[in-house]
Amino acid sequence: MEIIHDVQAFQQRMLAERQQGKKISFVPTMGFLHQGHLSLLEEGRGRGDLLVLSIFVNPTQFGPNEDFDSYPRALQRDAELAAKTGVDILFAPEADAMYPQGSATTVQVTGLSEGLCGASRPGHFDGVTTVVNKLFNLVQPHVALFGMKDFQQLAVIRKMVSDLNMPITILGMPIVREPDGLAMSSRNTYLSDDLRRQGLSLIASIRSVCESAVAGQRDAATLIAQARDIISAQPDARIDYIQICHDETLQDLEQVDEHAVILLAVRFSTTRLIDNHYLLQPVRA
Ligand SMILES: Nc1ncnc2c1ncn2[C@@H]1O[C@H](COP(=O)(O)OP(=O)(O)OP(=O)(O)O)[C@@H](O)[C@H]1O
Ligand SMILES: CC(C)(CO)[C@@H](O)C(=O)[O-]
Ligand code: BAL
Repeated sequence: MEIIHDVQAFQQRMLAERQQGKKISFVPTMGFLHQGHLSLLEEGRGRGDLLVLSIFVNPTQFGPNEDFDSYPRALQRDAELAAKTGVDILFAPEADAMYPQGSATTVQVTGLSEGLCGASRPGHFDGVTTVVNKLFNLVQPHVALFGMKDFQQLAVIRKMVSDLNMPITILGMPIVREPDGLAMSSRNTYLSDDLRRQGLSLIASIRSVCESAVAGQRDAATLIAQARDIISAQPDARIDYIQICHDETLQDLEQVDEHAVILLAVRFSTTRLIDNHYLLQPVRA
């Protein structure tokens, strides 16, 4: 596996690979790799001839009071895991090379990026779509893989790709969970044992509302109240949002149907966890 830090060198290398007719799979991440990331890489490996991973903690998607400085970073360990998983090229640029002085262009997906996490993290998705657009231009992948854990991010990226006629197939991959059901996330490392236990209320509430929905309760407000009760019982939980939305439009639904997804964001002390699930699909965790 080759590690490239320099933006221009990386772009030249990717152009050369494409000219050789390689089919390119791309997985963008912020690093501190876990099995969720590796599942994207494993799928990507089978989808192309060249597997490219980016690790870049993108400053423009963090708010001024968010965790950019403390975000976990472990490039050496990540590189070892990536190499074992079959990554061909790891791109790990510096922030000032990605955003040289004078950078003035952003990409914004209106509508879809405004509710849910967009409402509690103003500007977050503009940072995501801008950096993903830049990465897509550098890599020019055939296929790019994203996790469904970041459900709104996936919807926003699909919309950007469609609206801007990008010739890229976007694959959304299932959420990988710890054995006890907690969705894997780099930010889980912030949690004390006690907060981690409290964090399990996300999957507990998902299980409970999915059971009710499958048993016939289709009223979204009732199901949201049920989830809220389970999570609010945790002493350190501060609910950011619990919503039941249509999977493509992300509009709130009043009645549950096969498009209905429950989306949750909850702070446990300073750590913000997100999770989601299709209400009428079985919970495997
Ligand atoms: N548990 C998971 N299962 C499947 N995909 C995941 C999981 N966690 C993250 N991903 C995906 O990996 C990609 C990179 O995500 P990122 O590097 O932000 O990791 P993360 O663990 O989600 O970190 P964070 O704690 O910042 O949310 C995204 O497409 C994200 O959806
Ligand atoms: C897509 C992404 C790599 C853009 O920085 C990030 O938002 C992430 O890791 O999900
Ligand atoms: N996984 C999404 C990146 C973020 O929370 O900033």
